[in-house]
Amino acid sequence: MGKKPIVIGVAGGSGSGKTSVTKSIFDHFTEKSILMLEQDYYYKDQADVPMEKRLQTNYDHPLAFDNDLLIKHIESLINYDSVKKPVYDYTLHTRSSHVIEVEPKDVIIVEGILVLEDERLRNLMDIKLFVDTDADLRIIRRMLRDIKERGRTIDSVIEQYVTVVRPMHNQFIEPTKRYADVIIPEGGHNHVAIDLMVTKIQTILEQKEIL
Ligand SMILES: Nc1ncnc2c1ncn2[C@@H]1O[C@H](COP(=O)(O)OP(=O)(O)O)[C@@H](O)[C@H]1O
Ligand SMILES: O=c1ccn([C@@H]2O[C@H](COP(=O)(O)O)[C@@H](O)[C@H]2O)c(=O)[nH]1
Repeated sequence: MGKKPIVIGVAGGSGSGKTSVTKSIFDHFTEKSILMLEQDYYYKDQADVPMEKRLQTNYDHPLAFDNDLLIKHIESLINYDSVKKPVYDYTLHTRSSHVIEVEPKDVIIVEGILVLEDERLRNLMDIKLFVDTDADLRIIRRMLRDIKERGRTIDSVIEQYVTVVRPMHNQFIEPTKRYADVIIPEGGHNHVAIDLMVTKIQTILEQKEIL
């Protein structure tokens, strides 16, 4: 392995297509060379918080995340040390009892709504991406996904979107676009942007082999 892994941040609003972009990039490489850290897995542990309170937590505010742990894990992986990544349960709104042992790799992708908001995280990144998708598409995608995969109802998705997700997006997420090196419109199916990123990463990996 080369001297230091490359760290790529992928930010953008909820439902913008961050996870889809990241997975599409990921699928072009073998598991030997690339790993993914989801900021969502680093929501603060709420095991001791009663369920009624968990339902009231603002999951779109920077303070909802345990960025200290995320930063510690990125720093360990940069030093080629393995980490125990937490696993998040969206239905229970807290960490599950499982952890995933993550081995260090040459490419680290850090993905999440607010990964460009924390200056300490930005300083660890070599490439910063922002997935930029219109709000109407984001809410439609989120509605379908949250009902299918995260145990939500139409009413709960709309209520959370109007009261929390939308205002927090405008206050905290959208302004981080200014820190991006590359802005990817539409997300998941933007093959041109995904191919450009894949080529860039391949070049970096090839250079590492030579060095
Ligand atoms: N370009 C796209 N067109 C249509 N649906 C998409 C597109 N990109 C993502 N999706 C879908 O929208 C939902 C949210 O995408 P996801 O990648 O999970 O977004 P994020 O991680 O930003 O919240 C998923 O169900 C995904 O399959
Ligand atoms: O317990 C939780 C944790 C998070 N959320 C919502 O998830 C999104 C972030 O995930 P994306 O995959 O980027 O959509 C965030 O907007 C939170 O509102 C939640 O509802 N409950």
